Amino acid sequence: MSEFDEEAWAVTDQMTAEQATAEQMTAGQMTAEHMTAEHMTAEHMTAEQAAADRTVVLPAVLPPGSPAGVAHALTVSPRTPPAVVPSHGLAELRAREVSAWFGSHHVLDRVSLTMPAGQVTALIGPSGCGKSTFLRILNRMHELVPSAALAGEVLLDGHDLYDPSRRVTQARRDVGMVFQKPNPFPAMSIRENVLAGLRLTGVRAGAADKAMLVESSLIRAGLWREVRDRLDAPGGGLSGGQQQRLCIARALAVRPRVLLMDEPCSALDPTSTRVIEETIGELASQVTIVIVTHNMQQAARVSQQCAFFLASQGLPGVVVEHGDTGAMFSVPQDERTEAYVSGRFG
Ligand SMILES: Nc1ncnc2c1ncn2[C@@H]1O[C@H](COP(=O)(O)OP(=O)(O)OP(=O)(O)O)[C@@H](O)[C@H]1O
Repeated sequence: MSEFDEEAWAVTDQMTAEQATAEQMTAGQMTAEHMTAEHMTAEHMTAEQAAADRTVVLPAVLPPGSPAGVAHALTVSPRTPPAVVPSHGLAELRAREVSAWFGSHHVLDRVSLTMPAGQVTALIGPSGCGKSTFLRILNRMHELVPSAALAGEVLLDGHDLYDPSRRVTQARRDVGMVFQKPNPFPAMSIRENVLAGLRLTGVRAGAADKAMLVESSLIRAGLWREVRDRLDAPGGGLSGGQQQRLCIARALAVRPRVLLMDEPCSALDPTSTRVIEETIGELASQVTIVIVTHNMQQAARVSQQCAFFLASQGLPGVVVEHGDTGAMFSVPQDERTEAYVSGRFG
């Protein structure tokens, strides 16, 4: 790709021409050029990209008034791929004084939030207050937008995710993402979809390891029993809810330490939503989860921690209140939280 193929990196929630092309392709033909930015999360950085060893520098100058210490450089160095995907323990994710801009538009202001290891943290708040932007900062997707800038720190178990010596591929592998709209590779088989992240990151695994990984990832995503007899059927043939669980399995296959979910049920029917919520509940003890949701009942059902984001008119989004979900819903400390969780606005 030329200079990281900014076309392919462009952040969009829509199907791109590249993805449409990808639908026609087999797993063996799939390359980075045929993936959307959403496919390009940690597990989808290609070996070719890793070999390219290039540096992309985000806007060197931040908008006036922004805190110091940004302009992160992405350096991807060639490296011999690991033979197996290393397994990690549970990790705490901590944002410190995170601010974000799109050009001169200041969208988040000094957000500090701890997302505890092995718990589900729900990000709630009205449309446009910066929840998705914050989520994308947590796995270094924000910086894929050409006009984007950010300040502050994101620490994964105390280690700076934006440390220039840290490979962005590793950061995105450690912190996986599941998007609003299920985005499996439709023409790839279910098995190939689960393994897509491995193959595209150049991780080698033998047939037995792969079979085990496919099974364990699908079990963890709550899909195994439904697809065990048709692993070679196309991913695009599954229902919407099954496709979303396939995407969860794909994200889990690279053993992320944190799983980010951006309104993962908003395109699903109530039954599929319930199944995904059960899956989230089962995963919570295995991987730290951060979920954006507009559904207050869902936030209350699936999360142990909750953060309420709000952007007052013309001002960037801030966290008004955060803490134990039960407490925030039953005895919110801020009247704006109370109004929001009780459905009086938003
Ligand atoms: N790629 C982008 N380029 C420019 N501005 C953007 C971009 N993405 C988001 N924004 C702006 O940043 C602000 C925060 O958007 P964001 O999507 O993070 O909010 P949100 O709380 O997740 O909203 P929603 O709940 O509707 O998804 C909005 O004003 C939005 O218009």
